[in-house]
Amino acid sequence: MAYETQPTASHFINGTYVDDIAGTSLPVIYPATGKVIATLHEATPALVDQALAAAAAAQIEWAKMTGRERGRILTDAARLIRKRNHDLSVLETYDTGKPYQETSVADASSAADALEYFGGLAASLTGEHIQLGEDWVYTVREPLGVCVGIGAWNYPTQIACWKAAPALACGNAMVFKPSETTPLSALKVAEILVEAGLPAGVFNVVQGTGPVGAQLIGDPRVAKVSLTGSVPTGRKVYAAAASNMKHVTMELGGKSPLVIFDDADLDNAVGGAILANFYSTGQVCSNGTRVFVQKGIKDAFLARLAERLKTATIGDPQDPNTIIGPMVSARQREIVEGYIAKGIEEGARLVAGGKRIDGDGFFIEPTIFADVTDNMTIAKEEIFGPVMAVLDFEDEAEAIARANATEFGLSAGVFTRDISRAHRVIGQIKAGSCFINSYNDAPVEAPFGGSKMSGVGRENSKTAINHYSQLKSVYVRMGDVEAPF
Ligand SMILES: NC(=O)c1ccc[n+]([C@@H]2O[C@H](COP(=O)([O-])OP(=O)(O)OC[C@H]3O[C@@H](n4cnc5c(N)ncnc54)[C@H](O)[C@@H]3O)[C@@H](O)[C@H]2O)c1
Ligand SMILES: C[N+](C)(C)CCCC=O
Repeated sequence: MAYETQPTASHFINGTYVDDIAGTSLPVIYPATGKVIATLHEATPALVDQALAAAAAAQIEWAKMTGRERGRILTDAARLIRKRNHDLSVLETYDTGKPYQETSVADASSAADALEYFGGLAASLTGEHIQLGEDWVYTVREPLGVCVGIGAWNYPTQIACWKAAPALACGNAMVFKPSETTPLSALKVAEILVEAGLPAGVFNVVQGTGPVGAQLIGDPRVAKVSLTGSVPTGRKVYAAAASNMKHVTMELGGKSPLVIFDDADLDNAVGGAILANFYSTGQVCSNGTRVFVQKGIKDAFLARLAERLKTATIGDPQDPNTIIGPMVSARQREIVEGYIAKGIEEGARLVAGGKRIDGDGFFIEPTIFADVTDNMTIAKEEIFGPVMAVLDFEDEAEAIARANATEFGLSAGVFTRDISRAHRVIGQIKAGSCFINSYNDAPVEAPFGGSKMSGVGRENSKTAINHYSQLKSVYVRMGDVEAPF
């Protein structure tokens, strides 16, 4: 049975749904129709305090359980998520407007992957023994305590679980604040975790805008903050966390390069550029939106791209045949339209799209600009919409230098049949998540995250454990103490 879009209540605290209608109303709008599909309330300061108190109390007992016990609960939750993939995907599509064709394979399933992976790791999180003559040191991997997760609107279920799974596996508790634009799915994650046996208070969801996030970060009970969001928000969150020496993970924006050499398989390269620009209607942090195409294949690349673009069905995102859905909000579409106008004004050549699609939803045509130069606004700033900028280049050295000429460093891709060149180029590009003859693959087994302004720390893989735990080292002296007096 499909989930109702109106949840039982706005927040999930201490194992149960709670609400306080004194909180400002948060309407949830279905991006495909512009209609309100649920109304929630922003958490009041008292509710935020309640969530943090519940998390702080629950964390102590949660951390006392064995890793195997914690892991079993996470993997049971993963199983429930997979079983309910259809209903969760329909809800995710209502929340975000992303086509069901995507949500049914990339959102709840990625969340389940994370719970399964970190559930599997939980039992093997150990310290080490360091022998020093007859003395020795042992280390203990300890949880941090209460962690705060703050999410962006493009991958609500995935973001909640990419943060919760490693945090909980390590014995932490979490208070998660989803984006105010897409608040529905995280509540289902909380409900499912409790159904799988998670003790009340270990994972809590509070709704709200920036000030709710700010209250969470400023609270002394919080040991760590993991944000997925824009660079401007990242600066604020990082600064607030730093003033109290809290641990951080920052998953921020990007303007990633995708470099296509003239020896690349043309159809694979075009496919990579499509994935890197139009998946999730272009609302992906790691998108390769600066597509550098070597001059020799530029015309063939643009021609093949135009042909393939004609086959993309745009429309009702709940229809399993739809490939491109609406933007998440009217505001986001206006931002994208502003960038398209800027591209035209600054002299880029519009080769496809560029217009909004009439109707009640927030649809816009997938847009391609050619003859883009590095100094144009559309080549410098993150657009977060379906707008591809194609730039030409002559040789490898030029491509590398221009690819790196950005404040961001989230992702990069290269398409070539010359495997030595592929490794050489990727080796010189300053970015955290890179792809060779592919784009945007993000399996939970691999670290994900950015360098430069795109972020701090990594999500997923074994390395995430280091971001949700700390080592205590204990020196053990076997003989007498030799003090100076
Ligand atoms: N690197 C990644 O993994 C990744 C993934 C998805 C999205 N993103 C980035 O997210 C951005 C789009 O998402 P968005 O528009 O929701 O981002 P945003 O920065 O506007 O908001 C992100 C979250 O931060 C909260 N927030 C805002 N101000 C805050 C404050 N002062 N203190 C605490 N919390 C605050 C928001 O309520 C929201 O939940 C893009 O820049 C995109 O690249 C990055
Ligand atoms: C899994 N993807 C598609 C790489 C998205 C990661 C989160 C960024 O927006």
